Amino acid sequence: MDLHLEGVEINIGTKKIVHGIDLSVFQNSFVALLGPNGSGKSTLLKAIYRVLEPTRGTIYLDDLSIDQIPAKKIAQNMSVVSQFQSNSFDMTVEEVVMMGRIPHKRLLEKENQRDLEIVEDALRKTGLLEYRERNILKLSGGEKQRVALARAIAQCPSLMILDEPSNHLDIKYQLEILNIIKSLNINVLSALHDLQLAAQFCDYVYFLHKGQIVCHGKPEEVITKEIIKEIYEVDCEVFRDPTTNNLCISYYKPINQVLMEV
Ligand SMILES: Nc1ncnc2c1ncn2[C@@H]1O[C@H](COP(=O)(O)OP(=O)(O)OP(=O)(O)O)[C@@H](O)[C@H]1O
Repeated sequence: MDLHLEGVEINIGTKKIVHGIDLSVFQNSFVALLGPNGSGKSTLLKAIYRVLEPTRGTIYLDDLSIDQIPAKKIAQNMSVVSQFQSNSFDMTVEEVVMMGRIPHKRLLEKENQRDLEIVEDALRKTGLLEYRERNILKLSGGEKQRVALARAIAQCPSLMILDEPSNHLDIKYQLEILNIIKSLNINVLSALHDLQLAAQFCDYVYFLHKGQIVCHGKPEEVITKEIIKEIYEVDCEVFRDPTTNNLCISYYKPINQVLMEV
């Protein structure tokens, strides 16, 4: 399922949070939404997963405006990993991941062999097989994050929306999770903070600043020292690591910190 946003504006109260957003995710690409704290990333994602309603503009899933599509059909195609998962149920990991199958079931229909296999596969992909009987309430933040991703994978979506999927994870799991997301080979839109990881895993990136898209393109085209300086007000060098060939960012100390030390 492709995602297209045309002229999306979102006001909260009288405050304009995002405006004039045109954005597309198609051809099974992994697209990053980048930008500083408070730039509007979560707000925009919330409109896509229908927690907020845009004040203006249209969100299309394939060729249909999202408000013309039944909720169940959206849930069969789009899964969401939001920043603050409300995994506060007294359930096992496996039960939570099985919830990802609900959109594909009729009311009160029991899980079948295929559901069990899909859940097993999602648990395996996220390194959670050993956790399947564990109570969700007793997991660490990073483990809960992986459960949320496993549930989203079990939903078998063709479009995944993620808000900082790796923010609680150590570097090994950050790399693994981003690798898993990429290998799903579906359309993905993810808010990310780590520019280097975005460059490493994403096909395309959008930079959001003060509620507007200021530039977009392939990571190597737009993750530049000039753009980082303009958007984040931080000096850095951007270069290719000769061994890994990854785009790397080396940040200078903030100017005020240097002054404090003088
Ligand atoms: N319910 C709300 N009421 C008022 N202001 C809000 C509300 N939700 C978000 N905002 C404001 O909208 C702006 C964008 O917030 P948002 O959470 O979308 O940013 P973000 O880019 O996701 O930030 P972060 O990287 O810190 O998660 C912020 O200034 C925030 O304070």
